[in-house]
Amino acid sequence: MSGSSYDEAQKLKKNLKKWEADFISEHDRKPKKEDIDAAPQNIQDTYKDYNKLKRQIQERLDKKTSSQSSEKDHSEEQHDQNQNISNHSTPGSKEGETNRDKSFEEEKQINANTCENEPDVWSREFDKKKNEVNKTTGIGQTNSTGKKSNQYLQKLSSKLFDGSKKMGNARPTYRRSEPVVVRKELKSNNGREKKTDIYDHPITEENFKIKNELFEKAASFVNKKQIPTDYDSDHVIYHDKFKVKPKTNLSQFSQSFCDNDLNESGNTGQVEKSSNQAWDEVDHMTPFADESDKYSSNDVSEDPVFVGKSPKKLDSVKNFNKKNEQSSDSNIEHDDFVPDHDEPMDVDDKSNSANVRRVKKPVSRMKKKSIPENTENQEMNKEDTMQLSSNMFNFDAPDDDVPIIPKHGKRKADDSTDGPSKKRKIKVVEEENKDSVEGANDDEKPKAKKSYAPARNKASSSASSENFVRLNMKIKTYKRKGKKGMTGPQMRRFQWKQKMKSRSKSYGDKCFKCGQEGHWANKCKGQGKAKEEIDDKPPVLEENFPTLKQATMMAKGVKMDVQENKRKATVKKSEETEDNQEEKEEEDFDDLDVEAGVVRNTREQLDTPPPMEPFFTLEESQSQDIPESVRKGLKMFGYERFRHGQEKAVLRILSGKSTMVILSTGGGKSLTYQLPAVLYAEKSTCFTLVISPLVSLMEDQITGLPPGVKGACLHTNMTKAQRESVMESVKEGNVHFLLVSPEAIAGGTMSALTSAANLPPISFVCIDEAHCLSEWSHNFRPSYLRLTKVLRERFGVKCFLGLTATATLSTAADVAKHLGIDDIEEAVVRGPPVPKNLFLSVSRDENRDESLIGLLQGDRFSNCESIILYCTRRDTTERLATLIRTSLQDQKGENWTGDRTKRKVQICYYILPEGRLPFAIDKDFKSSC
Ligand SMILES: Nc1ncnc2c1ncn2[C@@H]1O[C@H](COP(=O)(O)OP(=O)(O)OP(=O)(O)O)[C@@H](O)[C@H]1O
Repeated sequence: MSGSSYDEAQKLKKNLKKWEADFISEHDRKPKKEDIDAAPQNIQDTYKDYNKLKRQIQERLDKKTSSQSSEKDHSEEQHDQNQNISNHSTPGSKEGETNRDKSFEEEKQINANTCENEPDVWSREFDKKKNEVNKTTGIGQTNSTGKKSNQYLQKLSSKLFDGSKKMGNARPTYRRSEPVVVRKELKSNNGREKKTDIYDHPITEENFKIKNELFEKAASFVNKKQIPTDYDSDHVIYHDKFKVKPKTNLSQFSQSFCDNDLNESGNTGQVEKSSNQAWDEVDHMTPFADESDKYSSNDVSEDPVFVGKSPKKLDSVKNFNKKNEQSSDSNIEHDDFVPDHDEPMDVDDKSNSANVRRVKKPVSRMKKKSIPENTENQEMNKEDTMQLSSNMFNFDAPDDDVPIIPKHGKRKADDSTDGPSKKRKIKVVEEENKDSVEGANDDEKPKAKKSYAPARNKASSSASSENFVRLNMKIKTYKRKGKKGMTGPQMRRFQWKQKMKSRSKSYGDKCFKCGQEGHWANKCKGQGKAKEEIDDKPPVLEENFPTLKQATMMAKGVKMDVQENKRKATVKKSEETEDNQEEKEEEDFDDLDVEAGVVRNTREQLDTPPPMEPFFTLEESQSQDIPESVRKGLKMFGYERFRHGQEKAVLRILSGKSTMVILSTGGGKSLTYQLPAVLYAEKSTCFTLVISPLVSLMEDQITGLPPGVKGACLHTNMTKAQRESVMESVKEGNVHFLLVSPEAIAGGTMSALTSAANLPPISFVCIDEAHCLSEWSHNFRPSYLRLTKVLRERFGVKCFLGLTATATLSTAADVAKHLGIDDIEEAVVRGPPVPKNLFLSVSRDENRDESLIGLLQGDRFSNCESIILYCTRRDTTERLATLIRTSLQDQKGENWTGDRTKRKVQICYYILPEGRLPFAIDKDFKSSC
């Protein structure tokens, strides 16, 4: 056929199909010819065009068929048949469909002849009902050999049809002559054993050949699950007509088409499918569509053989699915359901057929109920049947209550495996139905029983599913402990007595110290057996206590025999001399460290830099008056000569000797570290580290430095960038001395200078306010305790300079020990205790307040611009301030001491240690003096 005509026809068909679908969705029925006439003009034109194209295609096919026909006298009949077939075929029918068996055509025409005339959406050319099917010769004419079977089937069909007419639901009669023939031949072709001899009618060789080819082609379609281009729908139709069922899918398709065929006949009524479905099934040849239940339902509902089954066969309705499936497996369908027409048909075909057909679709879509076997009541009346059907397909009932009907020809395995369970479910349904039938007159009771009884049974069963959860609805009750009527305090007291009673049983009423009765341990006088035992114990000697080192090791988890160690220590003590004892203890301590796994940081392990070489030796400094370099340095600071103690201190530091300088405030202590720092830095790349306790003191040391002296400080008040800038300057050797706090050195991991790595060598370390090393630091600056140790071990410093203004001899000795000064007499530089510009006097006046006012108004202090009064107590300071403010007012009435701009008198208190002079005063006031 022409590809363009075919494509055009397909295109028009799609449009019409769409319109029909819309029509059905809108009117809930299939469009009729009147609807088409009332349709829009474009739809009518489309129908006309499509019919025209279809006619053209069919004419071409007919011509080709006529030319290929060998028998001339048979060509006319064949033409009519082909035309009839084309009316049933889809718009997509293809070439080659004319080569079909004559008997197939006859069978199709017979089926078509049974359909009532009904106006359809198609034209008369495509309406098979308008064809002259009566021209066909019938089954007996086409095949004389199958006459016997044809007669039987005709009789069967007429009988069934009559039964349907009695019910007012006449259906087309099916003929079953040719399927027998084909089935027989297929059996022979497959080499299977014949089961029945009833339909054993030979066919012609030509028919067999054609049919066999058709079957193989259809089977190949099933396997490929796709529609070949040369697929012949009519051939498949004939397969279905003859119940040649090559596996389920093909049968499924065939049955679907059969339904469509029936729809067009208009006799099926209740099971009419929409034309849209017909399009899908016919045009697209969808034998593989997922409508497995469709076939099964059709088998049950539409098969007139099933509907008109005899009671004998109805007894085996419960096995219908299984049998039907068996027939499917053997490629032969309905072997077991071919009725024995000799048996009486006692079952009310009308009711049975009507009910079964009515529920066809719901059964296929929902969980199906099995058909109850009511063998005892074979002659059930119509009402019972209706009641049975309503119970079977009561879709309002819970799903759990609905037994599942096995699918026909699809679930053989499931049926076989679930046979017992299905039987059980069927039995339940039978009971349900029985109840329903018995209580048919009761409208409410059967329904309630049917709806909830299975759920209750399931919930109460031990094998209930997870949908049923048993709730523990027991009511909790609380019972008070103790005796009845006992209150809470009484209960607690009772419990306490019980507890003490149990204790007394374990300890008894005896003193746990002496073991005697009559008293407790707190009143035990120690007289008794237990006391004697205690006294007999060896006293704890002091030697039994571990030493501090041993306690340290024991705290670290090192097991030690204290007695043994003590004995060894005693032996060593007696044997070794006093000079060697300290060295030995250190060795023992080292041994303990090794034993305890303590790794001490040694200088080598910390990569400590080597100590700085001295600027010159002490002998060289002492050989001459003042070294020229020192003299030049002094001049750089703007001084012509040293003050007292400055020279000695500077020369010792330049010689690498640790020194302690004790000079009064303003005595010139700063020069003693600044000058050596500059000289060291000029000689080699190094810097001097200055430890200062206060930030204000640091900044005071930095400000006012002479040109050429590079000093920097590093403290927490600086920003990170500033600190990094200072450290960078130190690393580059641009700083002669660096002032830091003691925490910056010995503050742990957070210290600014954790190591000397990447830093130039440290020439020496100056510790300002060095007395803090001895007495003050113990209270408020713990970092001073380990300052010199860290400097020695981490920075390799050997030369220290201690500066202080107040230090007694004992303090100086203690500080000198920290600094590693051995020769205190030489290393400690002392200046005059009182500066030359200070005058000390003592007043012994009884009225000290009056003497003070007189002294301030006297000639000695009248010329002083500023006066500082030191007091030892705060209340004394406040009292004196009030006294002076009221007593020393000027003539103008102004508060003499209240005017801070004049700063005549500043009263402050300073709590001094006993017998000591203050070493610091208010900086602001001092600067204003
Ligand atoms: N050799 C010197 N010749 C002249 N003046 C000096 C000399 N040494 C220091 N001075 C001056 O003495 C004053 C005090 O000096 P410096 O500040 O060093 O004393 P100080 O002992 O450090 O005081 P403080 O204990 O308050 O720190 C400074 O103004 C300084 O210029």
